[in-house]
Amino acid sequence: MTEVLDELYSVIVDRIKRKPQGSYTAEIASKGKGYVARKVGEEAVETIVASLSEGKERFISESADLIYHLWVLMAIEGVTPEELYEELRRRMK
Ligand SMILES: N=c1c2ncn([C@@H]3O[C@H](COP(=O)(O)OP(=O)(O)OP(=O)(O)O)[C@@H](O)[C@H]3O)c2ncn1[C@@H]1O[C@H](COP(=O)(O)O)[C@@H](O)[C@H]1O
Repeated sequence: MTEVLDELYSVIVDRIKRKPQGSYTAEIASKGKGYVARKVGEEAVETIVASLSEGKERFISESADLIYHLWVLMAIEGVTPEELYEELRRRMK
């Protein structure tokens, strides 16, 4: 699981840095932190709606959208997945 998340983060950081044509990541990152933060909020709402009324497949799809957008926001913040894992490990009982 962390392997996929780490790989996704690397791709995101690369896209933000290189800004290749056609990259959705580069496009939203260029709109600024506020825009990406709002996308995280939108995807969170869509995940909630999927959970409450749209079934498992939609819930999985919206959860993936949410995590992807959160990862883009983390990259903009300069927070690495390892820092997030560390915080989660710290909370483990
Ligand atoms: N995991 C994702 C991913 N999940 C969702 N999305 C995009 O997020 C968008 C979903 O948001 P919306 O439903 O709001 O769609 P939208 O109307 O197009 O978005 P807005 O115009 O409102 O910004 C879609 O355009 C999806 O394509 C993703 N785009 C990219 N990735 C990953 O990021 C990598 C780099 O992608 P590029 O930056 O496009 O090269 C890819 O290889 C993937 O691994």
